[in-house]
Amino acid sequence: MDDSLTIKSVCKFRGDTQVLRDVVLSIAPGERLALLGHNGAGKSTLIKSILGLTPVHGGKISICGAVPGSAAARAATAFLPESVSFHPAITGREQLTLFARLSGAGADVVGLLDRVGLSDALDRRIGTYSKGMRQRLGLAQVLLGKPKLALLDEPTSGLDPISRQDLYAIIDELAAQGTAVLIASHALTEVEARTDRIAILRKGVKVADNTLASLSQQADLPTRMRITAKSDQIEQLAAHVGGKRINGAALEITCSADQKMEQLRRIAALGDAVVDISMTPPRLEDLYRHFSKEDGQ
Ligand SMILES: Nc1ncnc2c1ncn2[C@@H]1O[C@H](COP(=O)(O)OP(=O)(O)OP(=O)(O)O)[C@@H](O)[C@H]1O
Repeated sequence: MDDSLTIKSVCKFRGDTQVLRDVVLSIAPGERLALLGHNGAGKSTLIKSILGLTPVHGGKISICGAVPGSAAARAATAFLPESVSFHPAITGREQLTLFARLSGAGADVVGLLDRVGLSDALDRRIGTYSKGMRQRLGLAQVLLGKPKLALLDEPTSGLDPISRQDLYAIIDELAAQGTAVLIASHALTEVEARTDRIAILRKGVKVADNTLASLSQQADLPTRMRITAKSDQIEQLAAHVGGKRINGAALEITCSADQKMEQLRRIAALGDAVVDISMTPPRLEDLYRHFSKEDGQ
């Protein structure tokens, strides 16, 4: 199946500064991509370029075959900005009904508001909504058009932990229905668990783009092992495996992916002297740091 979003060698300047440099990116139907990068890396600029809100100065963007900003691209795309704003004087139901009419979609407005947890507030003025409630209303608007591509800019900022989980459950549903989802985010722990692929921008350059497992392999960052010894056996353990003492009973070692099994065999050979082993593979935070640093490529 063709990708829902294809970005080829996109360049963009702001004055004399190049803010996007030969960016190549694609998202398949049903795929959830996390777009990461420091402040100013170019995430919002890329999203605005996809939406056709700002022109690019080189390369090509295609949304299901359509040019950004065209009627076909707009019909295929939904966007949830970081801070959604609606007219404060109208109710959630009125706002969503208006959007449904504008988009020509015969949507079940009440059902959608229920789906995003706003059924108790549908007839309240939006001016009385909390930030999280406005974000939920924005998400209902995203769901309304059954988009082929959903662009979500920091969708969970300002949301409480339960609302975040709800939001990701809805994103999962969208993806399961075939929507390609791009999530620009700084919330690494969240996107680590809830996306299929990670792309990292650094100063307008894409420096990573792959699944978490492949990025881990590519970066070859060490796995941390914490080994707990039987009482009085810590000295013997330390002499055998080395590493750093954590406390009177445990020590920590690091090893590369290809040394891991060999280390485990050596530790297992110590028999009863070892009472526990826990392993921490590199997390997205470690990978992000690795790929975002100047010499990360
Ligand atoms: N309207 C503008 N005029 C001039 N420069 C801009 C404009 N918008 C963004 N920039 C610049 O473009 C670069 C990329 O900014 P962008 O907002 O795309 O980054 P970002 O990755 O979304 O950052 P953040 O995580 O802070 O939202 C930055 O150097 C920024 O200063």
